Amino acid sequence: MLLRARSAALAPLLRTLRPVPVAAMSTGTFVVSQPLNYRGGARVEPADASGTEKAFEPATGRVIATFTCSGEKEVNLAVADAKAAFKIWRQKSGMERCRILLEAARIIRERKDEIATVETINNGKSIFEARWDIDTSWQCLEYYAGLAGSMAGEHIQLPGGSFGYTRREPLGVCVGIGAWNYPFQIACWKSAPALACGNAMVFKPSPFTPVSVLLLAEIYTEAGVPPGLFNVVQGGAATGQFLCQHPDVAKVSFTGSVPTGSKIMETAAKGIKSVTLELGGKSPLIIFSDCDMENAVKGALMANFLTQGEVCCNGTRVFVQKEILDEFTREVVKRTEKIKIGDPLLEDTRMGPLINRPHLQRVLGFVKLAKEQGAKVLCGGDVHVPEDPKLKDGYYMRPCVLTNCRDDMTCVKEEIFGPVMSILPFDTEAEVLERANDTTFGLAAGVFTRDIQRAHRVVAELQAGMCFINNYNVSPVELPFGGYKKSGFGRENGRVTVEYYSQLKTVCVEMGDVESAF
Ligand SMILES: NC(=O)C1=CN([C@@H]2O[C@H](COP(=O)(O)OP(=O)(O)OC[C@H]3O[C@@H](n4cnc5c(N)ncnc54)[C@H](O)[C@@H]3O)[C@@H](O)[C@H]2O)C=CC1
Repeated sequence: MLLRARSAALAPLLRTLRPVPVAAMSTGTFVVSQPLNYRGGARVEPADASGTEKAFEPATGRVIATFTCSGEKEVNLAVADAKAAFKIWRQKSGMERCRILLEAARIIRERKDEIATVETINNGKSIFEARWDIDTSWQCLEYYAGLAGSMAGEHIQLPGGSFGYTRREPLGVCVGIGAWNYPFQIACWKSAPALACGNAMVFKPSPFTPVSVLLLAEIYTEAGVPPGLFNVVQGGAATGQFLCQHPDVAKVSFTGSVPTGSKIMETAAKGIKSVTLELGGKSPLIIFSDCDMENAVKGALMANFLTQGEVCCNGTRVFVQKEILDEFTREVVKRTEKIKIGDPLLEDTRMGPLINRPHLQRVLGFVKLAKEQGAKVLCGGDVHVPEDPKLKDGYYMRPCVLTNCRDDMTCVKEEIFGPVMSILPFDTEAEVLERANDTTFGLAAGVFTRDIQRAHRVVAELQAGMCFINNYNVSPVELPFGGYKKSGFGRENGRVTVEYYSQLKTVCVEMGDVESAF
């Protein structure tokens, strides 16, 4: 109640001070009336269409926006604008880019509540969590602003006074394609390193969550980037394909599912474009009997139930050493049952609705199949109907803990992308490592133990790009994030990502005469 009152009070203020496309900022009232494409420093209606889409408010099932998907002509205009802005931006020094990115980070921080509210309305995650997402968003801009000024090449001495040097140069126009689970954060994690390195970006959000990235585009403009440096095109697969095959696009950074990632890689291969793929996962979380039980239980909930379980790096295969299986399971179930589900804009809600009805049905289908295959539902796994009548058409389910699971069950093998935890008992370290790695995915993994040698020995053997010891699903922007195996390649965040948004030019300088073979 508290936050709803606050949000409602905030809305008129926002309408007068900011160009925010909201009629109101509380559950059940928000509508988007302004265009959702952004080109040349302003919102625009697309020049052509490849169909229309509706965006929903998952909390109520209401349509909040009907928008046009961009056709090839609009994609061409967005890329052309980005190309023109790139010519200006690439000439700026690292420190000049740094100042603009810092200003954008400052504005995001200042508008955190408003952006988090929009994110919650369109995605369904709790406002409590959405604020964390916005924090890692501005932190990402700050981090790459800090690196922008120190990007440099090398000087290499050669015989006879000759020398060589390298220049770290931008790639050009980069495309960002996002998933629906972290709409604003994904846009920041892609655009901040891209812009810091001197590139331009055309971003396509998921058609399920088209709204919040417009706030980022407006913030970049307000902070001082050249018009066209960060453009937004809306649409689904067709629009994404137009972007990926565009000859003036140098790179595609994609977050989404494995099948789409594979298609994007194929298209990019035809144009010899570099790609970063942040794909799905089915990550293991290993709980040894010598763990700190309280932290392990908290870690398991963090690993499974953030954003209604719709998190790529979730540790959904929870391997628990047999000695503590009963105690751990009891505690996990007790706390899972206490998770407050409901209106995601309420301050004390910790689980909102899933993204849409087909996805809710899909997740419930996984639970049904798990039962048929012999798993036991210890709690949740069914539809939740909130008491508030305005939420009756929302996509809520109760978080689910499954036991009696085996490694060959569908719920243990496939990414569910919902609030469903599978508990799997194990005996020995060697056994659990074998089972943990027995997957085509390799995004993340976690281990809880008080034995420090074991912790490091185990993570050294885990086939995953992001490993956690005695915690799970924390995402400091200083640390590289990305997958092994079918979970993708390339990294986001951390210093290394500069390598994925820039290229090296080598310059060889002759100080003597040409020694010719002819
Ligand atoms: N590794 C990571 O960092 C993350 C991975 N994910 C993964 O994303 C998936 C869920 O997200 P979804 O949006 O359902 O994935 P999706 O693969 O269906 O769509 C992702 C994006 O790709 C676009 N797209 C679809 N077909 C395309 C094509 N042929 N060419 C170009 N673009 C195309 C979509 O419109 C959307 O913007 C899960 O598998 C999840 O694990 C989600 C978040 C983070």
